[in-house]
Amino acid sequence: MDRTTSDILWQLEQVDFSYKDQPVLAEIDLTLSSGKCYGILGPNGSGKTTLLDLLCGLAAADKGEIRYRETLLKQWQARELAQRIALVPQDFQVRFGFSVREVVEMGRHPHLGRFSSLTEQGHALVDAVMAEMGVDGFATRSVTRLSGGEKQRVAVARALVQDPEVLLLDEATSNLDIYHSLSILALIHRRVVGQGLTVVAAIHDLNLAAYFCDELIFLKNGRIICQGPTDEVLRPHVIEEVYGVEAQVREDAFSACNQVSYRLPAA
Ligand SMILES: Nc1ncnc2c1ncn2[C@@H]1O[C@H](COP(=O)(O)OP(=O)(O)OP(=O)(O)O)[C@@H](O)[C@H]1O
Repeated sequence: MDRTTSDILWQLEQVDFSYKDQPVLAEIDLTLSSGKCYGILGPNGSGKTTLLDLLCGLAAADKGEIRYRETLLKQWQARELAQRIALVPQDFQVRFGFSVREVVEMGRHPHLGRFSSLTEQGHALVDAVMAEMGVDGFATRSVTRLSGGEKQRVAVARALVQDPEVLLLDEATSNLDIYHSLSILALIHRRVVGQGLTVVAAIHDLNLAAYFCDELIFLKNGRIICQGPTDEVLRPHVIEEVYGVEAQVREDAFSACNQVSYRLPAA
């Protein structure tokens, strides 16, 4: 189906990015549409986090253009972007001993005036999201005293409370047990289908990506190797090229999606 212009959120054209003199991303051409879940995959250091940083304006391209809703990203006000785009970072750190509830409430900041506090509606949203994420049971605990997985659930809750049109997830389920990974991804996916949320998720687990993502973008050494609908691009030869492992992809009736198995190539 042809996408209308209004469905398109990001357009990246020939984007390059370097840290000082170290090139990290090169010649990135990408169009991302609303109401879909995209997975960004690739080996360690291939540029996934950097690409997410570029999408939300935390980093600026050295070359090329990034447009969000047809306007150059650099022309957007930071606050306007924060009202639309929420990032769950790979390494969620809160320096001070804020309580879990206080941290989740921070997600409302982009929507509040300078000296205004949370409305009744805002409090209700915080309550609902904390219950959905299963973090309501430790609302008054300091975030510094949570396990890695509990902290990740708080980070996702804070992002959802932001009520964004886009959720950027940077390995946001890497510390979660299987039940919490699947249930949180399913909950997010319901928002993609039901409310038109757009998700861009850097993800290492190919099977979770197969389960969760409509489209995949494979990066290697800062370049896009392959992109397209998950069922079309999650193929053994792509996995072998990107990761250097041998792979098999098969339909799995039990999980109702494709599943990947892999092994090191014979020596
Ligand atoms: N702040 C920084 N300063 C300098 N180099 C950086 C910085 N952050 C990342 N890099 C380098 O940029 C490259 C891409 O890093 P990035 O974090 O985007 O990769 P990634 O694909 O997300 O990796 P991983 O799967 O390990 O999380 C790496 O070589 C990394 O060492």
